[in-house]
Amino acid sequence: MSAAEEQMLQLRSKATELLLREEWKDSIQLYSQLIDLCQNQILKTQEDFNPDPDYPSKLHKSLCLAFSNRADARSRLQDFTEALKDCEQALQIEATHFKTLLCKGKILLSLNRYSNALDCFKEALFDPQGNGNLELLNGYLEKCKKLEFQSRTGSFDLSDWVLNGFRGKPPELAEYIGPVHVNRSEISGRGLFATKNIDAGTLVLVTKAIAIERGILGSEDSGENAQFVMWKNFVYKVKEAVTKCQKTQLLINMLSTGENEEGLEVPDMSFFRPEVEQNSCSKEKLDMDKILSILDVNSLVEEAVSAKVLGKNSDFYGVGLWLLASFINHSCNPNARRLHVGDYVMVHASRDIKAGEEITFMYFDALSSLDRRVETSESWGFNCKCRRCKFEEAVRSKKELREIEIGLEKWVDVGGTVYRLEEGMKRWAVKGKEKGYLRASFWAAYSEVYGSDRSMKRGGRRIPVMESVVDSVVETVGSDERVLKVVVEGLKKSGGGAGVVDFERAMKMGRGFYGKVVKKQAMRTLLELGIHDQSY
Ligand SMILES: C[S@@+](CC[C@H](N)C(=O)[O-])C[C@H]1O[C@@H](n2cnc3c(N)ncnc32)[C@H](O)[C@@H]1O
Repeated sequence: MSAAEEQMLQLRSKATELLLREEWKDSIQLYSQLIDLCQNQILKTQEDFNPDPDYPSKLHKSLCLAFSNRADARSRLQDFTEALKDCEQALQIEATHFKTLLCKGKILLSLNRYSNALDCFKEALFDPQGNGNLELLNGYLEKCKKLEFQSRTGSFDLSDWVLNGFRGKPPELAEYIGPVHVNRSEISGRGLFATKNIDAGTLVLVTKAIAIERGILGSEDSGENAQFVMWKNFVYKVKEAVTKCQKTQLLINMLSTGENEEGLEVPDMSFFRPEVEQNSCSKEKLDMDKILSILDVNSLVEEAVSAKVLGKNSDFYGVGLWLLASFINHSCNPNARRLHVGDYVMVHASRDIKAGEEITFMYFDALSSLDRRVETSESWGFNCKCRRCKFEEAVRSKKELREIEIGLEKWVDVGGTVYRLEEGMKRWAVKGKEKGYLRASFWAAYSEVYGSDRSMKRGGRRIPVMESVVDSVVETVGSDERVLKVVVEGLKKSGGGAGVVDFERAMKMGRGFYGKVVKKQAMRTLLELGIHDQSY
């Protein structure tokens, strides 16, 4: 055996050992040395004589396996771009190399390129090793078909998971882009717009986080510290993602830093489609300062009900960056909601949306007073320019409204305050949608009144029926779990027999809240559980 052959043998066995021990970085280093050595030897065999006639083919086999194993190690470190390059090199040597096709298929699945992954797994069936791994391959083939269907049709079913109280592993999801595009927004900079009419409950998009960090915050001091550490980890993950993928870098660079939004480029929707490869680099430098500003403006906190259950703790905190969702502007009169499922965010229409209309959701709680919302939007670094805020800014000059606000701060005679607000709205000629804006701002008071038998007995006749207030509030903020709770409480008090209309109202709200991903029968069961369960 020549010295080179000996060296290759040693490198191969050491690299394999490191791979088995899951020491990815070190194994990549050794496989890189092995690849260089193999390639040199292949060149040499073309010039030098070797008594073994099979030597060149053995070298090619070794090279193929080294590329394949390095691809595996690189994919474990989420370095998908380089891992895919390794797969291509291995497949050039052996077009149906089972291990490589399996690795490539898994990478393409992680990149949400479902039909490409499907082709890989199908190809792997042709390798003799594929026959011995039929069960494994069929599992991947089924998964690819399901995800490919979801990403093409936007048809998802989370009924079982939601009915099960979000317990267990979140369902596997595909990325999906509905009838939407990014365009200039009247609110600020760019926004996401519907290209077709979208019914309430219909999914608008499903997208996977570029990076996400979760944890439990704990008590005040340690909570602040924990939040700082989580933020640091989150920033590190985003930086890693940017370093490893040119497309991610290009897209993150397009996000707003909160400044000069009007001058920002409107990205083409093809940028967000996983199956479209993007090889161009971004023109602008993405330094750490810019990454930090982008994260300040675009990262979202997982505040959805599923996130709370996932953390099983009220101190649960999750922060992430979702690219396409970052183009959605905030409104206190939104038409969409988001639901966090694993690393994915699912955005659905919470009301009917017309073609051409801007899609908006809440960055923060819109079921609160104007003062509170102004304070929160300022902490986000902007002054909310939505229609509801503009309207409320205009009516807040009314002295009487200020007095009502002050009365509520003291939280005395809440029923009387609600009555004064309703009477005031009549005098100020506040009608239709705008009534809903103010009722949503004072929802805490309405909720208190409808939830208290005493208040209802004392002033119930002077206050509009719960159903009409609920309808106008839902029209303002979309379905909300707190509003739904009041409706369910009402149904519970009547022993669930308040009538078909009330139950159907609750059904509609439930679907607006969860979207069509929870099927009708499951929603019915969920509500019935709520009506009969004392702890709801
Ligand atoms: C996640 S980005 C939304 C997309 C952004 N408009 C763009 O062009 O990239 C958040 C930023 O959009 C702007 N924005 C979002 N909602 C707004 C609103 N209701 N009023 C004013 N500015 C808003 C603020 O500058 C905010 O920092």
